[in-house]
Amino acid sequence: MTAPRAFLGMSHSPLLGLNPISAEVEQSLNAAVAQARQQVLAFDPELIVLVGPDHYNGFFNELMPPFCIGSAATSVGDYLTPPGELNVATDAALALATRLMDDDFDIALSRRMQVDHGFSQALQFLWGGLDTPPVVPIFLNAVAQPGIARLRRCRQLGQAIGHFLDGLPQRTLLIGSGGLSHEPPVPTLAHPDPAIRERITIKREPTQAERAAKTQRVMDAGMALAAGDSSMKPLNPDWDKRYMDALEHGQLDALVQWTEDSIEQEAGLSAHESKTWLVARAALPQAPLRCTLHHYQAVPELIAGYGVLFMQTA
Ligand SMILES: O=C(O)CCc1cccc(O)c1O
Ligand SMILES: [Fe+2]
Repeated sequence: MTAPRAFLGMSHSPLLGLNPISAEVEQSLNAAVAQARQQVLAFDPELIVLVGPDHYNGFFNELMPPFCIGSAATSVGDYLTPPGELNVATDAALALATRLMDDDFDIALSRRMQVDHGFSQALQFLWGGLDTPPVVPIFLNAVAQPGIARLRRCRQLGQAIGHFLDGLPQRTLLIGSGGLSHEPPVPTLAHPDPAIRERITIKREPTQAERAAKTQRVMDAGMALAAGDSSMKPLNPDWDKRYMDALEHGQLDALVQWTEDSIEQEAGLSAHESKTWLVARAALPQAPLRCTLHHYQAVPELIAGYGVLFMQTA
């Protein structure tokens, strides 16, 4: 008899609280987050596996693993998120890394991982900050091709994590943070400006001024998207619906057949963040599961196809 297990998929947007949105949109979003919080607290996890992306705050092109487990982790505190140490379950993180290596799933390990809002916003929304139950943070590269893990591999990682968890007594919550469709202004190495290419290549802490300028640039992009600026990739609620439905109904065989190109073309470059949900979801059985929260709204001001999905073993 394995311990109960739960999955929470939740988009993030660091523009929440920065860019203005209508009262109705804000209420509906806050209500969904409040429901997620209530259901997570009721589940009362003894261990959290948090799969999140990074936006050139912790991982850079000089060394970009497809996945990385952190045995210790610090939040940089970008946008409105809290800085500081995550409550990392070091022993569980190392045991997971050991098991994955033993099972032929070679995985990177960071003894001092730096994370950004891709991890901290979920913890902040659910627990009010970084004072949380013990967490195993797993980074997923969602910005730097060709090193972004393919859908198939993300599912395999989730399954391998699931096998590891089968041997643990802890009630475990798996969180995927990010997605769904969206394309915020995250630079790539195709950028014409060598200074920008350098900034996303070499690991260096940004100055306050650089951080402020980036925040402003991303805020402006959100307002441009909301205004229908044709240089911005639109959100794709239909893609988001298909993605969420596939996870909810355990249709992972079909989901991993989607082409990598179609993710970027239909849902935007940062839609690869949605793979955090797939890793987390694949650590649960395909069925039977109870889904008690399925919320979606597209919020262009926040550059977010904003979804929340919560399920647990029956
Ligand atoms: O800081 C960045 O580079 C990107 C910020 C950002 C904006 C909207 C949605 C996101 O998921 C996101 O991460
Ligand atoms: Fe993101």
